[in-house]
Amino acid sequence: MSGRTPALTPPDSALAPVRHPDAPAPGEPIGSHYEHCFGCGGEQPHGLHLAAKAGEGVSVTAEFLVRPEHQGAPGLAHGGLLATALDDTLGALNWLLRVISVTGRLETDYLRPVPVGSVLHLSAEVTAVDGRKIYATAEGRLNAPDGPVAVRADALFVEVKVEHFTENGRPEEIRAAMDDPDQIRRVRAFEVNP
Ligand SMILES: CCCCCCCCCC(=O)SCCNC(=O)CCNC(=O)[C@H](O)C(C)(C)COP(=O)(O)OP(=O)(O)OC[C@H]1O[C@@H](n2cnc3c(N)ncnc32)[C@H](O)[C@@H]1OP(=O)(O)O
Repeated sequence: MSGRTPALTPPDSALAPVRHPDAPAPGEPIGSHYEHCFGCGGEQPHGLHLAAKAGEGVSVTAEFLVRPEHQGAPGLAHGGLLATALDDTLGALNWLLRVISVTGRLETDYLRPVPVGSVLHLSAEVTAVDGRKIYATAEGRLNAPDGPVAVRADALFVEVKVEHFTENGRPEEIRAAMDDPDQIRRVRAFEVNP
């Protein structure tokens, strides 16, 4: 059901995505872009702590252990958090293309409830690129890479310049990230240039 709305359907002029020659190798961890990111940061105690790995082509995988703090209904994952898990996995595709892009549109399907204690096996891939527009899909399977699909998404990411973050973020966090003595962490907070 990919590309069901016009905005998520690549135009005929769209190109196949190209894996950047310096992209992480298949199986290599991508690592968090920012330690305070709710999706993948290690410094967010209630965050999702997603750990993405590069896949083949322009694809990634990630795992999300659903913990009690992620509940919506009793014993079940909150749908908004599941959208976050899909969104953050899709965001990791930036490292395969080596561009900076942000979510413009994210359309989710919830196919099965996701109980607390489940491990959601996420995967995402870029399907097409049209100028600054990056078309991608993602899915999350229950408890195994070939488990039943519980959630899926179609997305449009839009390439931006680093100023998107430096000019729009709250000054306290921008300053703290820029002053981080760890140079790799400092650069990854704003750019896909690890
Ligand atoms: C260092 C790496 C960090 C990685 C972080 C990953 C974290 C996970 C991903 C996220 O959650 S990012 C956070 C959530 N997203 C945002 O906060 C984005 C907020 N929105 C914006 O900043 C702007 O609306 C946006 C940059 C998306 C677009 O504004 P622009 O002024 O740069 O572009 P423009 O509006 O001209 O749109 C460019 C093209 O995209 C299309 N487009 C933009 N937004 C769209 C939309 N929502 N739906 C459909 N199409 C859209 C637009 O129609 C146009 O198509 P055409 O080129 O064909 O004319």
